[in-house]
Amino acid sequence: MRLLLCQPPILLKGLIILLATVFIIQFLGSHLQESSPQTFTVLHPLTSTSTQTCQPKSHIVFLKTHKTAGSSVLNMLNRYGDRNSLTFALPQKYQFSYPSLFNANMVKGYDELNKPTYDILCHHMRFNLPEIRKLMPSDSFYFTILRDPATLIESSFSYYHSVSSAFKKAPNLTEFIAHPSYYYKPGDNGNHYARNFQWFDLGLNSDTPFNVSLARAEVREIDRVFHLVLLSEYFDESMVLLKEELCWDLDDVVNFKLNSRESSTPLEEREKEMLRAWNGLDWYLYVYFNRTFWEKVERFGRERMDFEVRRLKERRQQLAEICLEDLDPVRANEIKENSIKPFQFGQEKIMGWVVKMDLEPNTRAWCIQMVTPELRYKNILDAKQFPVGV
Ligand SMILES: Nc1ncnc2c1ncn2[C@@H]1O[C@H](COP(=O)(O)OS(=O)(=O)O)[C@@H](OP(=O)(O)O)[C@H]1O
Repeated sequence: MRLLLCQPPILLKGLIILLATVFIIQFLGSHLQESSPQTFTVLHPLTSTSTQTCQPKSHIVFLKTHKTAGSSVLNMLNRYGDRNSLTFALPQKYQFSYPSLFNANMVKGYDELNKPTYDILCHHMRFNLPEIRKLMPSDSFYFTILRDPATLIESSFSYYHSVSSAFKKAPNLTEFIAHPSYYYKPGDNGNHYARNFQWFDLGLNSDTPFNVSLARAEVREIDRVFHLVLLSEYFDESMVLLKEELCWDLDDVVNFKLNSRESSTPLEEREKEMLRAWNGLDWYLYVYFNRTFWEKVERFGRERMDFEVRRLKERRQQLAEICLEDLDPVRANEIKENSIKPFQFGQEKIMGWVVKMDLEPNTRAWCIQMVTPELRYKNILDAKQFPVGV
């Protein structure tokens, strides 16, 4: 009886202790989750490959044209190749002896006799198909990116001012636009930066006088070689098309804008028209591939494209909130970590990103990869492919 009388308080105490323990565990758990470094689903990409019927492509040639958002595309290729242990055809230094035409011997470790095989070729070069074919697999996917030559030349004027004789001679951009042929002499130092820059990067003669039948023939040949030509003005639509063609996941093509200037000179419509006329070959090229781009979008489906672009933007926003201190790019001097400071060149400030410090290590590594500038990433890949002392 005594025992029975004693039991309720003991049971009650036990129940109270149990409830308290559960509460403390839950409280500590949620509290620890809140204060522990942030993490996100790096290991489970948003689009599961298991439902895909296509085979992800890993033999890639990207012609990194200049001032066309190529660094943002390159970062994505670097990340993909790095994570999947693909082999890059790397330059000895940072570019393939640009502005010379590409040659297979410019690739670090390339040897005509033993012919090593590569997965990705993507650093700055002047395109030269026969030499590329010597080292890249025959099933490689070729793609490049173009930009309206008017805004491209505005960017180029600011960035390459000190290395192009035409730009150096012009007192300012307005003067250059008004009288380009006064400042420009074909063949003078660095003048490929000042006229038909994309035509030049494609390995063609940028000083050829404009002629429709020649331009048409060259552009058709480019169309035959390149499986996809992206447009920097429609970067997100470009990434969706690329993701589809490569059969990659959404996270593989999400990126933050790299290599942007702090400010640019706004151009009047009349100035844009003048620059397009000055860059007649590039304008012809751009108009042609603008048309093929939107034909591809039509085939992909407009509504589907809108949906995919929304998904891409949402994921970028989500990653930016997880990874970055500021949602807008910042000046290099605000970035304390040397490894992610953007390379500075030219008249304008090139912007970069500050990655949060209090992130879980895997998450932080992922975030750092997304903002690692081109030259630094090239060193990382180089060290991985050519370990010292091996
Ligand atoms: N995602 C995205 N969307 C649109 N535009 C973008 C993007 N990423 C980079 N950019 C712009 O591309 C310009 C830099 O191009 P590159 O990286 O090819 O330059 S470089 O040749 O490698 O120096 C540079 O243009 P300017 O700012 O006009 O110079 C960048 O702002």
